[in-house]
This record gives sequence, structure tokens and C-alpha cells, in this order.
Amino acid sequence: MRLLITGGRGMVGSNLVRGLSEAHEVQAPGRDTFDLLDARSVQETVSRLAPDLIIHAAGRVGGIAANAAANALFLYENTMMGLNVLEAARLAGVPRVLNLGSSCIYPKDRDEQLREDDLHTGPLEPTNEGYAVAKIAVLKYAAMLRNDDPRCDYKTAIPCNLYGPGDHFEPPRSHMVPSAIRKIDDARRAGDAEVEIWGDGTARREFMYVGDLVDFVGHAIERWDTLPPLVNVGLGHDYTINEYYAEIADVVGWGGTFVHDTSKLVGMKRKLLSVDLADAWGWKAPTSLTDGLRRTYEHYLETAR
Ligand SMILES: NC(=O)C1=CN([C@@H]2O[C@H](COP(=O)(O)OP(=O)(O)OC[C@H]3O[C@@H](n4cnc5c(N)ncnc54)[C@H](OP(=O)(O)O)[C@@H]3O)[C@@H](O)[C@H]2O)C=CC1
Ligand SMILES: C[C@H]1O[C@H](OP(=O)(O)OP(=O)(O)OC[C@H]2O[C@@H](n3cnc4c(=O)[nH]c(N)nc43)[C@H](O)[C@@H]2O)[C@@H](O)[C@@H](O)C1=O
Repeated sequence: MRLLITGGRGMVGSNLVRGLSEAHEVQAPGRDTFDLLDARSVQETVSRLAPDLIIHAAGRVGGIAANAAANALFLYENTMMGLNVLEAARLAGVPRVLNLGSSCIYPKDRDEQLREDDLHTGPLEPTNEGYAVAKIAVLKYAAMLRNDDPRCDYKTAIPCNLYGPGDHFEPPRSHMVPSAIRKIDDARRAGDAEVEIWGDGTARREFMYVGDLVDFVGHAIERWDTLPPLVNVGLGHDYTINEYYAEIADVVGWGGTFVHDTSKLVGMKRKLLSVDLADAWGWKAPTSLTDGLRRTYEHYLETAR
């Protein structure tokens, strides 16, 4: 199949390009020649490349601090990019699009697993409201095109928090896992006895290895017709932030203690996806947390330092 992957130089996109290139013909032009904020240029490129399927993995992405500092920018850019890609696909007659959402589209303050039909049932988390509103607008546009036009077989997968090779380790952009890897590795090198955790460490998160998302997308392409049009992609279980830091300390080989900065942003207390739908479709995430963290730390040592 001829695939066009947006954001092919990002964490998710670069892993998709690597993982799917053997089985498929993959095109993944970068932002220098394919600026997704420029609707006309997106239409021209999509029409010229005429892919069988677009995987939309581009976006303005960042951790809690980056989002909270620029909610308007995250809303604007992610909405524009997503709508430009979908509209260009529609105009060029691209039959299939797999759009990537995010678990932050669901209501905050839910202790139970978040199901696909929980969308629009409560207020959003303010630290990333701009990003969430954009993700909702784009997935809705995909769903409405699908409903209005039988030629638009456009679907959205909703991943939980992700980490892995190609992640961004530099603050303030980083998500928790790459930030913790960097802080703990710095402490190991410097012989520091303490590392700081944002918040009290009791918030829970579901972090999935990015290779598992690539595995899911590979299956989605193979079994496209049965893939639900809106589907969560996660592990179905989560850990506290303190538990992630402890596991990362083990992987890095650092034996110090943690201190908590409770003045930092914490965001949702829990953000755990229900994976019942993906499970019934026949997919499970294959990588354990320890294996995923080991591979990510190896990548960090090879490239990011
Ligand atoms: N990381 C995570 O934890 C999660 C990510 N997702 C979703 O997965 C997708 C990929 O995220 P991730 O790989 O982590 O993010 P990255 O920041 O690693 O990658 C984003 C990519 O989008 C590209 N991009 C940004 N703006 C533009 C633009 N104007 N024109 C063209 N390309 C652009 C970037 O290009 P450049 O390299 O030039 O900056 C980069 O290649 C996003 O949709 C994100 O919302 C969903 C859930 C969790
Ligand atoms: C993918 C997802 O990512 C973001 O939401 P988030 O889940 O809050 O992501 P995060 O990884 O930044 O934080 C997770 C938790 O971890 C705590 N935490 C501890 N110590 C550090 C730390 O050092 N850095 C960071 N970033 N967080 C830390 C932090 O306080 C929070 O409680 C949004 O961009 C959202 O838009 C989105 O889609």
C-alpha cells in the first residue's frame, strides 16, 4: 500500500516510517517541504502523492508545562494541521485516513477507565484544553466526513501517553518519562543523591511504548475494514508517577532518593483508557514497561546526550 505519513520526523512518525517501510511504500516529507499549516501546499502535495492511506502523526506536541504555557497555540496549530490534512485528503479522493487523537480528549476527574463513548460527557483538563479541543475538532471532522461522504473512510485512533526512541528529552517540552530519564541519568553522572518529581507523585498515567503504537497501526492497515472508526489504543492499566520514577531509577542504575515539588502542575489525577474495543478487535500492546524503558534509555544514551 502507498502510505503518506505526516510528522514523519517526530517520535511517533519516525517509528512509523521505520516500522512500516518494509511492508509498504512510505512517503513522509518533512515540514520544510510539507508545511501542514499551509492549506494550499498540503492540497498540492496530497494530490501529487495520491496515497492509498494517510497516517496523520504530525502535531504541536508537548508535556504538561509546554501545553499549559501555550494553550492557544496548541489549539490553533493542531486544529489547522488536522483540518488541512483531512480536507486535502477529501479533495484528492484519498480513500483512507488514520488520524491520531490523544487520551486528553476525555473528561478530567474520572477515576474509572475512559471509554470511547465518554467523549463530550464532562469538562476538559485546563492544562491541555487547547490541545484537547483541537484533537476533538479534528476527530469530529473525520467522523463527519465519514458520515457525509461514502468515499471518505476516515478513522481515529486515540493513544494514551507514549514514550520511546525519538522522544524529546529537553525541558520544558518533555513529557514525564523522557524528563525523568534525563534527570535521573544526570544525577547518576553527577553523583547527586536527590531527584525532583513534579507534584506529590500520586497522579496516575498510562504510558505505552511507541513501538506498540506502530504495531497497532500495522494491524490497522492489514485489517482496515474491521477497525472501529474511533478506538482507544493503550494498555488498560496505569501506574503512579512515583512508580514510574522508581522503575526508571532501576533501569538507569541510580540509587538515590526522590523529593517532590508540589508547586508544579500535575494535571489529571488519572487518565486511563478502556481498551475493551481494541481488545475485542484483536489487539493488545506487546511491550512491558521495563523493556520499553530499557530501549528508550539505550536510545537516549546513543543519541540524545
Ligand atoms: N507523545 C505522546 O505522548 C502522544 C502523542 N499523540 C499524538 O501522536 C502524534 C505524534 O506525536 P509525537 O510524535 O509525540 O510528537 P513530535 O513532536 O515528536 O512530532 C510531531 C511532528 O509533527 C511535525 N510538525 C509540527 N508542526 C508541523 C507543521 N506545521 N507542518 C508539518 N509538520 C509539523 C513535527 O515536525 P518537526 O520535526 O519539523 O518539528 C514533528 O515531526 C500527534 O498527533 C500527537 O498528538 C497522542 C497521544 C500521546
Ligand atoms: C500525552 C499528554 O501529555 C500531557 O499531559 P500529561 O499526561 O499531564 O503529561 P506529562 O507527561 O507532561 O505529565 C504527566 C504527569 O507527570 C508529572 N511529572 C512529574 N515529573 C515530571 C517532569 O519532570 N516532567 C513532566 N512533563 N511531568 C512530570 C506531571 O506533573 C503530570 O502529573 C499533555 O501534553 C497532553 O496534551 C497529552 O496529550
